[in-house]
Amino acid sequence: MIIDRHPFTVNSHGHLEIGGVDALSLAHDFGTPLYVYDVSLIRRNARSFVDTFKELGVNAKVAYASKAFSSIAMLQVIQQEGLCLDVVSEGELYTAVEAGFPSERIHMHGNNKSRQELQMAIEQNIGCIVLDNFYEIELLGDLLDQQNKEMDVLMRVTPGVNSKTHQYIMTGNEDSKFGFNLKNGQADKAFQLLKKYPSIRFKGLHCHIGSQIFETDRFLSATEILFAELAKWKRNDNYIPEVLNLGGGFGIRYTSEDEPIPYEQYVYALVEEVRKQSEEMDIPLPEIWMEPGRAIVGNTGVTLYTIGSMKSIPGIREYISVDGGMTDNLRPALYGAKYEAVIANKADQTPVKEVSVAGKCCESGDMLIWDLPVPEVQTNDVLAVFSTGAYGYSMASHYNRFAKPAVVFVENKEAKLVVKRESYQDVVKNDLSYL
Ligand SMILES: Cc1ncc(COP(=O)(O)O)c(C=O)c1O
Ligand SMILES: N[C@@H](CCCC[NH3+])C(=O)O
Repeated sequence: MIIDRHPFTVNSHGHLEIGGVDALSLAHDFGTPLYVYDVSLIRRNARSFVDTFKELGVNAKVAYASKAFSSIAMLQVIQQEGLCLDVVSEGELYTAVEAGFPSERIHMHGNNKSRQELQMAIEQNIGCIVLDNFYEIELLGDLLDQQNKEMDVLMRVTPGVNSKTHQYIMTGNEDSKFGFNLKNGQADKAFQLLKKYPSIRFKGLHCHIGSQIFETDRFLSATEILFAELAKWKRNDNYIPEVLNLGGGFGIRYTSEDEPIPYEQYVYALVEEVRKQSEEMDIPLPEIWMEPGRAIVGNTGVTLYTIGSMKSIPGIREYISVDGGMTDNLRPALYGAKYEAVIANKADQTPVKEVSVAGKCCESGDMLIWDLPVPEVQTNDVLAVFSTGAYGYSMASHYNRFAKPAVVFVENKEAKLVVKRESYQDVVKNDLSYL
């Protein structure tokens, strides 16, 4: 059964339960489409990283990559769990500030940080900026010098490692818009340039090889490549890194095709490799940082939709249409991403046929799921799509002037609205009359 592959249960009414709350009552009380998160699972995922580092006695920081899902409530949970936070824009930093997230635990990314973004990071006294390109080194150096301030930074590098994932979410390959290239000497040039800016405290290297990755081997190759560069800087300049940030990218299960490994295994493997490399280089073990996004929230979220029209093309396929689509989950249209779902009010019933789930946008490519096994299905049934917690709400759009759905957190059998459903007034609120 599909449900057995996802961390949710079925109650005595045959309804899907999320965190102990009936999905039908959630759909009824809050409307659909609706993003629902089981907060206990978010906490469990976060702890599996943090506790493993503790168990190994390693000095570490786990930063939640807030691009996966950022909202005030979400960041409050992350803060409660003691994680750090990765932001990539002024908007994500603003959300963190509004959530009261401790600024020293915030790290800023981005491949084109503006003067304004860097200035905001300085004003907020965030913990670290991850520099991505030469333009930023000069911009940050000048801003800090003007204000007589200092900042901890990491240098993001691309190690030239192709991760086994969709081309659009590979980031460690040589032909990448992110970071300083290691192979062609750019990273070394950046290292030399950083010496000119005493206000920039260069703490170490950062590398993120991509997203939705299931093996540890590419992470280990990337680590080895980073250490080769660090060994050169030690030999030539006696540079000793204090921090090594190995990014995020740990894969989750969307469908039966995905075989995720326990998050602990990434931590064990990477700590062992960093230990080995540090010993070979004869330096103290640097602090190890990680940045999981999807691994923290992906499998904790479910999207509930109401089924509307249905269309059968005999001998070809049966379509069911839902009240959302690519506006609340862009991933199928953008990456051909696959999902699994159940009919929430028939979650105990055996599938008898396959249907394809269409969104309601004016695009033939707005298909959420192809060939989903379902029991007999009717208009007004509620469809629950699993593993929509990461990059769903955060990539939602107003295409076709759809209002963004609400977000509900469920914990201890209680449901709480944490992001309001947008109204159509919200959709037009920045439009100005031309008359
Ligand atoms: C720099 C950086 N860190 C962390 C992440 C989080 O990735 P994921 O959600 O796959 O863990 C990303 C996104 O791929 C990223 O670009
Ligand atoms: N948005 C992507 C991941 C991007 C990761 C950030 N660099 C996804 O849904 O899989």
